[in-house]
Amino acid sequence: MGLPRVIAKLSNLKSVSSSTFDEDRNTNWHSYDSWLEKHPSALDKFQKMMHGAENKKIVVFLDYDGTLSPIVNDPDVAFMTDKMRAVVHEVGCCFPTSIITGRSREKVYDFVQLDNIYYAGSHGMDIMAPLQPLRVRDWKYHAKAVDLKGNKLVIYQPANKYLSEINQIQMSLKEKTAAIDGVKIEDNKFCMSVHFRNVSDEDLSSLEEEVKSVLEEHPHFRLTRGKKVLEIRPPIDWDKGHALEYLLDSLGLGSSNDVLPIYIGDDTSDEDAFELIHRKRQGYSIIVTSIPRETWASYSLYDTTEVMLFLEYLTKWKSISPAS
Ligand SMILES: O=P(O)(O)OC[C@H]1O[C@H](O[C@H]2O[C@H](CO)[C@@H](O)[C@H](O)[C@H]2O)[C@H](O)[C@@H](O)[C@@H]1O
Repeated sequence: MGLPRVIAKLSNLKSVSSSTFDEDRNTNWHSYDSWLEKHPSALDKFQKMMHGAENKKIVVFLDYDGTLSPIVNDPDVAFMTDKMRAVVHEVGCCFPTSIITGRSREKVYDFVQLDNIYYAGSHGMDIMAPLQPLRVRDWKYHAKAVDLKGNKLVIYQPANKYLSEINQIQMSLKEKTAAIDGVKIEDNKFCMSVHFRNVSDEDLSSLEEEVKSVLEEHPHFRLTRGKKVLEIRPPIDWDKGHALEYLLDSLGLGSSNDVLPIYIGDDTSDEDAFELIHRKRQGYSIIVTSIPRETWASYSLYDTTEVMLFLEYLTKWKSISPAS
């Protein structure tokens, strides 16, 4: 058991939970222990996992909020530590690595500031990936790009045609929720977040009403939930699982049997990627959580500190593994 979990366990021994899936509730350790049997710690199982990774090509996928940076009240200051940045940089040197986030691609790049990894923003609806010259792509929604080092890249934005409607929805939401204290509407380019972490309980139902009334004008748009956030997404069949597949494909690893994706994430939108890994029976899915949760993920990590430790283990394993 990792140190953060031991410390938390000691200081929460008597806590009893009231609502099972509220991220802010105290931990019920009786159920966490039994939950861990189904979703064991990726730190505890590291040796076993790497045994299964021998002779395979590891590809790393990371969510941002709650995975690389701790959850904080103000989304604009959800910075990752320099230590975490250095570790992710090292991971990017060892394995093809991508960040797949609900944030806009530009915003997550501002937070992460690494040039040796790939980025998919807007829950995967805005991907910057390597250009595969040999592959004939459907060029719809694609644009070519070049990075600072002159590498040829491709940008894939499958929800492009909804951009103006997304902006309209955002404007209406801002107008309609302006009177509610603590609401924050975040522009994630191809989707948007309505944050209610700082909204008082009494105002939650009126916020919900306002959001619903805006969406009545755009009934085809999707409403999903994350941690103290409502997410509004365009009506396309595309999520973090599709983004994972797209990135593997762009890396030339889409149809390879010896590829082993490792996906680490903490929120409901990461379940699409976990579910894909589960369905394909290929790769490791790791949920970051300090509370028991329904999940498709096979393994777990307690918090961002354990994520950093796991990533460090991975890079150390790479440096001593015979294949490298
Ligand atoms: O896919 P992710 O990278 O996990 O993005 C999901 C949402 O993350 C952010 O919100 C969450 O983190 C904030 C900062 O810690 C926190 O204040 C908020 O309550 C959380 O829901 C981001 O701001 C959202 O736009 C993303 O949809």
